[in-house]
Amino acid sequence: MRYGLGSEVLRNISFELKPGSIHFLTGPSGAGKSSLMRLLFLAHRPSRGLVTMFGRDVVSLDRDELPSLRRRIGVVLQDFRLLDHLSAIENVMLPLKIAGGEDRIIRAQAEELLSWVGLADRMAARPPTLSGGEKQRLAIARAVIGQPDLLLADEPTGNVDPAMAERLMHLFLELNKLGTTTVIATHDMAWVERIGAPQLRLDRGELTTIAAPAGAGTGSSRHGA
Ligand SMILES: Nc1ncnc2c1ncn2[C@@H]1O[C@H](COP(=O)(O)OP(=O)(O)OP(=O)(O)O)[C@@H](O)[C@H]1O
Repeated sequence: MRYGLGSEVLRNISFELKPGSIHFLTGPSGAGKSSLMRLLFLAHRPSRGLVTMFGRDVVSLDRDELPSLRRRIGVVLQDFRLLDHLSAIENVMLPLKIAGGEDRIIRAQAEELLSWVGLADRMAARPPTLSGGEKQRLAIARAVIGQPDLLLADEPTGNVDPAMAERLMHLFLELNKLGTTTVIATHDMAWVERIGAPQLRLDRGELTTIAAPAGAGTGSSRHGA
């Protein structure tokens, strides 16, 4: 992958995310973690090589096929991608509204999630009035509400205190147990060691896979990712 005519920021990479697996994406600043996340979210196409998502070659996808694939992906990227003209709760409800859920049920689910991430008193606020940490927690609630097939979280605990980081990590692990294939980019090696999931380790655009320590439990399998 390259940006425009720049040099390649990811190269010689080959890996597979098994359905229901959980991986940490690690590596020094500038190694290419966010770029790999953008590739997996189908926000960028590979400049060469092959990326297959849910069994589809992403390079051959038509533009109008992207939304239905993206709906299977919950994403917490560093730019949050929140809709500023909607309230916090409307942002969280949106993925399920698009999927055709009943308003009353979706609202109750969104309220429960927003309370879990500590935003019970900010449900009516619009994103521009939220702090960085609040926006991040809002993006997390929106990413997980639909129990996506794939969850991509880029530094999801970067702007929160240790108690909230604990809560958020618990949320991700619970979702993974329900079958969501999970990739969490982090600089926080304490989490990587504690959870004991395998690592996709990037260094200057090249990737090494580091297996989970023996005996470490990872998620269950649900559907093809
Ligand atoms: N939009 C962009 N246009 C051009 N180059 C970019 C762009 N975004 C990232 N890069 C470059 O791609 C390389 C990888 O950056 P990336 O943001 O993916 O790294 P990272 O591992 O996520 O870093 P960090 O941990 O600091 O967030 C860097 O050399 C960066 O300068």
